[in-house]
Amino acid sequence: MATLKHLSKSLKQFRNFSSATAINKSVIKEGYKQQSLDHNLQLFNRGGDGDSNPKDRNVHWVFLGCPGVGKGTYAGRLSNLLNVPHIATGDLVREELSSSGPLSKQLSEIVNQGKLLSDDIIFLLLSKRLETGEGNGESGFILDGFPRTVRQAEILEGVTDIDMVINLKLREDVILSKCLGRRKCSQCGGNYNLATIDIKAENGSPGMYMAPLLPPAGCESKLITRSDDTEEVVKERLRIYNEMSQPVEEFYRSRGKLLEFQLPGGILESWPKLLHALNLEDHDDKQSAAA
Ligand SMILES: Nc1ncnc2c1ncn2[C@@H]1O[C@H](COP(=O)(O)OP(=O)(O)O)[C@@H](O)[C@H]1O
Repeated sequence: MATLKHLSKSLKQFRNFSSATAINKSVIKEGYKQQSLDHNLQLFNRGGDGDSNPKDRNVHWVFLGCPGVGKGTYAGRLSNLLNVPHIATGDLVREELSSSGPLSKQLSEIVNQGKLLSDDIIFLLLSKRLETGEGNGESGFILDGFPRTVRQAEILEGVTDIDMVINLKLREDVILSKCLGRRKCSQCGGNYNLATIDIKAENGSPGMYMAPLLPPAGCESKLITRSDDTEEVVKERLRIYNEMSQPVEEFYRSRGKLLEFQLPGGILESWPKLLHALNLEDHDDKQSAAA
């Protein structure tokens, strides 16, 4: 079977590259359930409903884009619309950090410097998430924050068929303000953004307006800022994105899977245009009518 062939090939690649990092050793030492990589990666296949024909199964989509571009917002909305899980590795990492489990101290040092975690850790967190989802009968996925390096993309490509990769783009001068404006309600988990972007059209370049996404009154006093959303760390994450993640765009572009989407403004303006680009307008109408 093609899938198994791909799986074993990717395992070989992964093992050749993989080294027993200090973190990996500590994971094992602390008694984390160390899954075999075969098992971890097979979970991706099962996310495909056991059928590799995209027409007969739920979507296998990936969101790419700089930190703060809005991957989580749009991936979350599409996940509700299409009824497939939105799996964000950044959220998995933050859950691990807040669990104060054995990994959290080492992970927080790396995350708070804006650096990437090792593939071993990311695969471990992903496999736990996929396993829970499998138990809940989930199928398909919209990935956000993964893959983030060409190597992660190669491994993913080896184990499952990705149908489409949506590359969200936003003017660079807006990205930093948006990252610094991000807030989360510590109680309900809602994501908000306090930044107002209002750029006037100038010298032929269009203006841009993005309204803040303000929290409801009940959440106002409970807002928290991600510890890695400081100006210094955001700049480092952007640098790492350009170095490590931008080549992932080319990886998918060369395979004809990349859909570039330039965000024209805030959610109200961008969402219908994104649905149009994805050919999903009817889907949204039906969903609204049914609501
Ligand atoms: N696929 C991944 N590979 C390595 N590290 C990751 C990955 N996904 C998330 N992380 C870690 O979690 C942090 C937060 O991720 P995320 O919320 O996706 O950030 P961003 O807002 O920069 O897109 C990253 O800076 C990195 O340390």
